[in-house]
Amino acid sequence: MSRGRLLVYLLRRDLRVSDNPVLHHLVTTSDHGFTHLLPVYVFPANQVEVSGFLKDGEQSPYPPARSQVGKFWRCGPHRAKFTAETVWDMKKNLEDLGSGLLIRIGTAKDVVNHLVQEMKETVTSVGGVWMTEEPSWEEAQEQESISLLCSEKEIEFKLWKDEKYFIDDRDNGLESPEGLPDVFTTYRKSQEPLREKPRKVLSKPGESSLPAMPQNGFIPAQAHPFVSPSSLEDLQKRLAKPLQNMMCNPPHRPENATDGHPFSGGETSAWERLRHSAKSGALTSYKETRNGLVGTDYSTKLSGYLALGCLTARQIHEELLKLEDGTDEQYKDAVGYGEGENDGTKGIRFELLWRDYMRLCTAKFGRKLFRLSGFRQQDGSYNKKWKTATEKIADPEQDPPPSQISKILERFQNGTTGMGLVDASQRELYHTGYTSNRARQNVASFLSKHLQIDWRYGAEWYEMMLTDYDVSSNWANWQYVAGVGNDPRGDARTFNPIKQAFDYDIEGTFVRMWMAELQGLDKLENVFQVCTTEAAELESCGLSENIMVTDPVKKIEFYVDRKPRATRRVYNKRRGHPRGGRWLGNSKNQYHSGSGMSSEAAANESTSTLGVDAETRDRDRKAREAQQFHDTTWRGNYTGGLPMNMHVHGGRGWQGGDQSRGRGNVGHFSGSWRPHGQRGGFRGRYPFIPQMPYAQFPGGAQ
Ligand SMILES: Cc1cc2nc3c(=O)[nH]c(=O)nc-3n(C[C@H](O)[C@H](O)[C@H](O)COP(=O)(O)OP(=O)(O)OC[C@H]3O[C@@H](n4cnc5c(N)ncnc54)[C@H](O)[C@@H]3O)c2cc1C
Repeated sequence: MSRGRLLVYLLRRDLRVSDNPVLHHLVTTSDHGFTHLLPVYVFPANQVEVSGFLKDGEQSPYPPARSQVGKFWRCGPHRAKFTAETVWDMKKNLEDLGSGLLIRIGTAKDVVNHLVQEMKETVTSVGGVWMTEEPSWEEAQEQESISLLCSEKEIEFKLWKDEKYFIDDRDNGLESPEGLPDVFTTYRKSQEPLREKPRKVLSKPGESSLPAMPQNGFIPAQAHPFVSPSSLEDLQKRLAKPLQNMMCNPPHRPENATDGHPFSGGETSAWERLRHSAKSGALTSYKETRNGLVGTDYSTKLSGYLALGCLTARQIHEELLKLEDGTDEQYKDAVGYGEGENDGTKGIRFELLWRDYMRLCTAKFGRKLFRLSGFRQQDGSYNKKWKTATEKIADPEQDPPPSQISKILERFQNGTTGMGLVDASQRELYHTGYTSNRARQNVASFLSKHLQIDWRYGAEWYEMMLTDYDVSSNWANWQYVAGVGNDPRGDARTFNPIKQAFDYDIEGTFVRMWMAELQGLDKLENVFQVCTTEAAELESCGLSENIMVTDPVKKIEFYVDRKPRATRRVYNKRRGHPRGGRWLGNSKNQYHSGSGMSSEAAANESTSTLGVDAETRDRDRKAREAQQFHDTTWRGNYTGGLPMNMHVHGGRGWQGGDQSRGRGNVGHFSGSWRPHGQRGGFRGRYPFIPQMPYAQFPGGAQ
């Protein structure tokens, strides 16, 4: 009997059968030289805790999969479940094509080594290993180790470009990652028009078109001391086992709290989600809704699928084209069908480019992605003192000391800091594995800028908790918000979480939904910062002894002003209101107004394109702020028709002066508040989130 030549395809973040360059190559090329194909997925022991797969009484040969700074589990329960679903869906999809998927536990290198050894004497020995490239440090190390192993064993190794990004590396004009501009806007402009750039997707392999799987009897069993999962339920149970009791005081889940990300993992669900978003009109209204906090449809919720490669950015682009060009009947009832590119679809392309950009940053900066000093200060002059919970690296003068920071971090995680928007987001994250982009920005800013705590605790916390964790998007966004990454304003941009709550949680629905204990509070300012509540109300709501009241982690003073209309108009301009102002009067820049971190950055950067120099901008800003601070201020209730203003003071002793004073955190909104005693009061036109259609969100704020 002639011997077969087996190709091992190691899957990592390319868990899809369509638009897959490796599978596509195998079915469209006849001279690849392999008689058999064995697709393999390895749950990597350094990133996912695998002790749940140990045989009874056995010890794991691998150290626990804990993070470096905070020692958290690297993959928490939500992503573990989502990944299990994704892998199982991939297995089924491959089986439907007449192939299959081998699921293994360990490291990719150990698994390949074991396969090569055990199959050496069989009729199908391993002749090659293929995998797709990832730019991040650990993944690149893994690639390197497999490549070396293959060369030792004298078998073929091939690293494929995974074509899952929006603009293919072959088309972005960069000769090497080093050529990537350090400002996103510069990169974006070099790639426009974005609609023209993505390549066509690759077709899905037909049934029985892939090289055959080796017969079952020839595939070696899972190596000792682990067992391989027998079903999806078994897989989920084993992944979840070590993650029990991961937090000492987990937040309680309120009965009425809805899940903004109730989706299962896998390519099949990814397509259901994408098609639903196109049919429901959510892609067309994306620009207006993307800063939402409650519901499933304010943003695409495709990030988890993109992170595991269940879907490619160019597949999303292709569905956008069908919607815009009116070429797919299934979308014929959707708003915007056949009407060309609109603000929503344009906005999605813009965000997909941000995702590409962060991946390119990873390729450019390598391990600096995980460094406290970030991408900045490459000359080694970085000397900012971050607060840490680790005694041996803390500055002897650190105030508060590491033991206190440890307690603050615990409260940051379980959502009891007393800062409503931040706490609600953390509780949502804990219970659902998702929180919106707007909330993420505030959480990251609060930890890194207001508390000045080592931002990597936050990035690692997100790595554990997020379903959609993606190494580049997570760490580069944390760097950006912490002021050590590619935000041109660096340390100068600080989010005021109370103003942000007033801006984006207009009726307090989000915070009240996740913070059950605050549901009885009348005024929004108290919901957003409970320690500001009057003693009698605290007493009646049973909150007098609550730690968020007795010992808030941070106190931000908050004022309400009477404002003349003129000031409000100036503020509209400052935020890039589409109708006006020289700051963003250019229609090309209108998408950027007030939407998300990435867009905010663009809004800032775009000012320079309109010829407003830094000095003029600074003078304008100071003038606006001076006027605002001279107006009558008072703290307390909103009593009808009041534009609002606020500023920030250094709170408790140790925080000292707050960086956010006068840094773009002042603002106004117009409208009328319901009389006292009626909750949730803002009604009326809101200047920079035009007609946010909460009512449209299924499961959204009522
Ligand atoms: C501190 C922080 C940590 C983050 N961590 C992650 C992470 O681990 N994984 C992740 O995918 N995103 C991360 N983001 C970016 C962003 O918050 C999420 O991509 C987005 O909230 C996912 O929801 P969505 O799919 O509905 O996004 P949509 O608003 O529908 O956007 C469409 C897609 O564009 C991409 N995108 C949108 N915003 C960004 C952005 N700011 N940066 C990069 N890509 C973006 C995502 O792939 C997203 O799926 C982080 C942002 C911050 C501020």
